[in-house]
Amino acid sequence: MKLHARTEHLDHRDPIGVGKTAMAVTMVMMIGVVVLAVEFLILTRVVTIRGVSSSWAFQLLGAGVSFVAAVQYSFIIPMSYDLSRHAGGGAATSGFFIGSNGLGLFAGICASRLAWRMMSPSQIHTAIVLPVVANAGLGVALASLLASGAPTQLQLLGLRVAMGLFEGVGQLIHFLVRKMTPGHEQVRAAVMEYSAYALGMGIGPLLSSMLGAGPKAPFQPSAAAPVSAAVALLCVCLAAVLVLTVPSSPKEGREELALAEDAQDALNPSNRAAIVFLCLMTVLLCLGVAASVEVTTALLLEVDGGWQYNTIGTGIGAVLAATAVAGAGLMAVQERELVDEAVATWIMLIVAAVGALLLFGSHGMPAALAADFLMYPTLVCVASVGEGTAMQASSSTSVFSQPNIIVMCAFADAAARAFFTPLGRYVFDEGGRAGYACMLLMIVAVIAVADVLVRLLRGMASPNMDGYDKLQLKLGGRQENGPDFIKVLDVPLIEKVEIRDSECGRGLFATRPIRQGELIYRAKFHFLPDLPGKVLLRYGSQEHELSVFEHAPLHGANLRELDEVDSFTNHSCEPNIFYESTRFLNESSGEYGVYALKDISPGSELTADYELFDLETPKDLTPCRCGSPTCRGAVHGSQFWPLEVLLERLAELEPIPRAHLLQQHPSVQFLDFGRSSKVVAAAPDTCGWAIAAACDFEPGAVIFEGPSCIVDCQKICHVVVNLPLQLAPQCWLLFAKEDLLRASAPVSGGMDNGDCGHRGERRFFGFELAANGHQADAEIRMISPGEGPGAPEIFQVCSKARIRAGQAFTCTAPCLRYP
Ligand SMILES: C[S@@+](CC[C@H](N)C(=O)[O-])C[C@H]1O[C@@H](n2cnc3c(N)ncnc32)[C@H](O)[C@@H]1O
Repeated sequence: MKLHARTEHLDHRDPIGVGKTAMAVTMVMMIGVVVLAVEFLILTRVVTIRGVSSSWAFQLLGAGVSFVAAVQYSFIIPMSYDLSRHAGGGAATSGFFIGSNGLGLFAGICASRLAWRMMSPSQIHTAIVLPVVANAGLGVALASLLASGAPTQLQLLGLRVAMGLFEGVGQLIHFLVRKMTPGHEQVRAAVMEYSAYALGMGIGPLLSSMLGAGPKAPFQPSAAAPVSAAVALLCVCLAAVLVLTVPSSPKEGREELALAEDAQDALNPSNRAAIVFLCLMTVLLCLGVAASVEVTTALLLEVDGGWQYNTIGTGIGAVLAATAVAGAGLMAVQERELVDEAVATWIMLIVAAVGALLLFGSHGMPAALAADFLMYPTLVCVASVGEGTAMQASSSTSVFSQPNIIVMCAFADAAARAFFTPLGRYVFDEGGRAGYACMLLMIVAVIAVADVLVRLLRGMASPNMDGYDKLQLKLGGRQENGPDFIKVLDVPLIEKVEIRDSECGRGLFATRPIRQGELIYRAKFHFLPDLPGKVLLRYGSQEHELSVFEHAPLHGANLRELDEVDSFTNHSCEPNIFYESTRFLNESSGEYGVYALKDISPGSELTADYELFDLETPKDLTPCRCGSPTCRGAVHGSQFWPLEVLLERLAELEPIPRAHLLQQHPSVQFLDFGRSSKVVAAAPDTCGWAIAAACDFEPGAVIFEGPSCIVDCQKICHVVVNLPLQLAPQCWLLFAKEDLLRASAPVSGGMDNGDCGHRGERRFFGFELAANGHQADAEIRMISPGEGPGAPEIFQVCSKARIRAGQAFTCTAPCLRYP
């Protein structure tokens, strides 16, 4: 190893072959442009792909980013081998150069994880373009390195570390993608990402294999192995520090988190121990899989293919393309629920072990290729199922949160790259194929043990028992004769309803006729953290066990709402009740009214639309069994609505999930006008404007009094105004960008003619403002600055002329200062 000679030029000029450098530079530039274009398209279209749910769109984003990163990463691998070979160090040196990218990966992951903690959701949304730009920069750096024809070791090392760094920074995108993916789709999302990554890893070497060939270099042990081991150890230690010290939530979820943490303190301490244990097992699983992936790659690189990177390219390309096909197959099997995930994992592990066994006593390329074809795709699939399973079990207020799982898996990957790449080469050279096969079998065994432990801990081995019940039993935190309840609710009897069996388990049924709009009952709710647990509900002589994940809807980050008898209300796509007049009693509880949306006869089941209060509905709700003619078939939760559905249903949503979704969509603003019998929403084609008079008004009459809001027209694209009627359904108005100027005035002055040239902050009223010089029928006056900080300002609309019922009218805003 000649690391001391870092500034010397490599002894072989133009290592990729005379005349090939120009081609390489062109290819790098082309890949850079394609990568940039694809990533840009994915990023800009992510939430607006029509007909695709936003969770699918985010999953495609994650897979797309993995794909393009892998193309670039793997395009450079064979070149790095070739360049490092010319540095004269042989196999271990090249192993070190390849592994050194683990160091950059580590630094990049740290940066992503800290950014996730420090930045607000909107900043995170903006920041995910950085990896895209960084990827383009990487292409330019590689191109200039190749164009120079004589890269130094230092440059090569810098390039490898930079590649890892950019890959690590890209994890920010994966945090976001995983957060936007419902729990039951996490395994699918992971398989998709890993498969896309593998496909990218296949295409990169295939392209670079067109660039040249070189003679086989002998293996030389060197100082690289201890350095690599030290890097791997450092990665693992620092990963532990990062995961344990940085809290899980992004900046703006902190108040909710504080609430959730209070409640979490009340939980059984064994739950925490179990979570930490589960966490360690997942890391072991990831480390084992990453190690085997690195080691099997070494097989292809070493066996008979030698150092010729056109052979490396085609070999890796074919194996990784097979990996992508295996991933797609696994996804199809999952979507159809043909085989249980645990069974699928075991089948894949057995196939991988058979691949390793093929190497005993075999010689030549065919056996090596067959072994790699059996091992590599299956192990990558096992890794994706493992990561997805861990994601499903994640708990946002513990160290076992989604971002931490991604960090842990990425660190395991970084450590495996730095350590197992050179080690695999060393074992192969010293122990031959038999030694190498033993090493692979040992790794497969470690993965199998870790997988079993993870599944046992999650309780997935037994479908009859909730995962955490079993977990707590195993760890001695719970008695065999019943679960530890995190809460016991004593609920007063409600005359108008009863709990009994329904088509979907227990349900809530009317015991007497209920009229549309009638208040059926008032009930209490309780906030809980987003953690698993059981609740005991006592209702008259009945005792019911509730599960937090099944019965308490997810309202926001780390926030679930546990209701009392409403815990038994089933979902319908054509519901007959709705919830209103919510009041908070203290930080962790409140009460609300349950109202009839239509007439309900005795014996009918009371049903609500879960998507209006649940960000992520339970897994077993799809397919929906409500049986209504307009059944949507699948109910996933409002967090997965495409933007157009969100805009349409925003007004109907419960306040807490609505606030959460508005945070996720900073270009949408919501304004609640409160009840008014004097104005109506008019169809735009009937009267030209959205708000019209509900009755006749004489000059000087007050038509409307309500809140205004400040809209930053540069950031806001849609304002949704809620005009609730006395009885549901609610009525809402959507103001798109082009309407905003006509319904708002500059913050400091009076009218500005609705001039489209004026941008920035404006006071929004929702009523059409007359253009300068045009006669208006009404006038807007500011009444009060609103009660308390952050409260909306109140304005009045007074008629200046006679206005008839149904008429849309225009206003002036001569004085926007308070009297
Ligand atoms: C809040 S609980 C309702 C009470 C539940 N039926 C029980 O027996 O405890 C929600 C669960 O009820 C079931 N469920 C409710 N509505 C459903 C529907 N429309 N289709 C299928 N399952 C439904 C699902 O199992 C869901 O996870």
